Amino acid sequence: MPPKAKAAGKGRGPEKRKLAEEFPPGEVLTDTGKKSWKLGAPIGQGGFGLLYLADKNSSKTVGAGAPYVIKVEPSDNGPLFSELKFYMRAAKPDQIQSWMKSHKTKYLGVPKYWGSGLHEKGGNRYRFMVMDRFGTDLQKKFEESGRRFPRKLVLQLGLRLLDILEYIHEHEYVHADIKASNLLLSHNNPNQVYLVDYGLAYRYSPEGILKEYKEDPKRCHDGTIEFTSIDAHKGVSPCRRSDLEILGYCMVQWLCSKLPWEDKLQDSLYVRDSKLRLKSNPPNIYCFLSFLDELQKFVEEVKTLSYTDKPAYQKLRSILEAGLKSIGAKDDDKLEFSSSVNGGGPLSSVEVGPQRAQHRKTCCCAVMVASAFKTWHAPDLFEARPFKRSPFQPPLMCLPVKSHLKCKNA
Ligand SMILES: Nc1ncnc2c1ncn2[C@@H]1O[C@H](COP(=O)(O)OP(=O)(O)OP(=O)(O)O)[C@@H](O)[C@H]1O
Repeated sequence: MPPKAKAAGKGRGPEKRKLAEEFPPGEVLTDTGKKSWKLGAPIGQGGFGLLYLADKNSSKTVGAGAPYVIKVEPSDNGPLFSELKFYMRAAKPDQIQSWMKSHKTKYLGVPKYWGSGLHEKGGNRYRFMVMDRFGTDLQKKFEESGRRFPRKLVLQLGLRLLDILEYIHEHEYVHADIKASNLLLSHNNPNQVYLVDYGLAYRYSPEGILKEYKEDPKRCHDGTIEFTSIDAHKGVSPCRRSDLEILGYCMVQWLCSKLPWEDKLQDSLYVRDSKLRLKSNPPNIYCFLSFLDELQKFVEEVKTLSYTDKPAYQKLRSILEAGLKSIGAKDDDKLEFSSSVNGGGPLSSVEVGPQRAQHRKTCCCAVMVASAFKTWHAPDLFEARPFKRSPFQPPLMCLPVKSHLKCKNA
């Protein structure tokens, strides 16, 4: 059973599991296909294992520019085993290559699987897996950017994730743990993002047979608590709609800085109920300023999906593309983290030129979430300003007034 809910960016390894010992640089591992790989320095530690830079075995030492990484865990640990299954079934380089060709995409953000095996050392057995090596993660970028991403970037990340999710869904899997810390930039290309960590990935459709909806109280809240899907909160195995729901929460957080339930993450039932209230309310529950229309449409479209439905990926892409168009941007394949680019954030469309910069410094831009919430919270796009409001008032709009945006009934 996968580990229970955890908060984003935090470690999650239950104490009972063993960590792999650290291997010295130069250790050679041979995979099941008889290919040998050489380890370099360790570059990361997960809850269950270590991650090393690596390259094909040769007389050279493995340097900082190594193109591969190897994940190593004690062989009796479960998470790498289930992650490995995903990679072996769905992430072989030729599978990814042929998908890209048939879908005419320039790249696909699914890491390639290069091999795996068992390695013995000091009387212990370790499982290892070789995959592409990536760079920094988007959680770090999010923190560096003051916990807010420009709107153009968010929409482009959404589009890249739709490509990734469509691919993994068509290969019988759902990811179930999409979040910024699981999104890594390419090591060489700052405009490419990859979804990693398939430790919670679930084969929702083995041999094309869809799993049935079944609640299991023992599995409630699996995933990362703030983003996890309502299905996961109820202990139901994740499905395609779960991934899209999680993506929706991620986009909201990236745009608005925080989710309305983020202050009470230790209370899983509160988080679940908050998400349920959002779901059951009529449109405009997400009262992100009216110009965040595309997110509202995205959320509404995902809400229509039943447990076994195949999402309309192209329709969801069109919604995000329309959002790009509305800010005069297009999907130019450039991931710009600076908010000085066009459509730099969820600012009102009435703001232009120097006004935009001024407001960015001083505005309190209220993002109103969920009519069901008694205390309206304004996630700090610029600075936080929680305030009370009746739960049944109409959607809100931001208008720039003097040095800050004031909220007015639309
Ligand atoms: N292919 C990769 N290239 C470069 N860094 C990576 C790669 N995959 C993971 N990392 C980084 O290595 C660290 C460990 O990742 P790993 O997936 O092993 O564990 P985790 O996701 O932090 O936790 P857990 O093992 O509990 O899932 C993380 O900081 C992650 O961003």
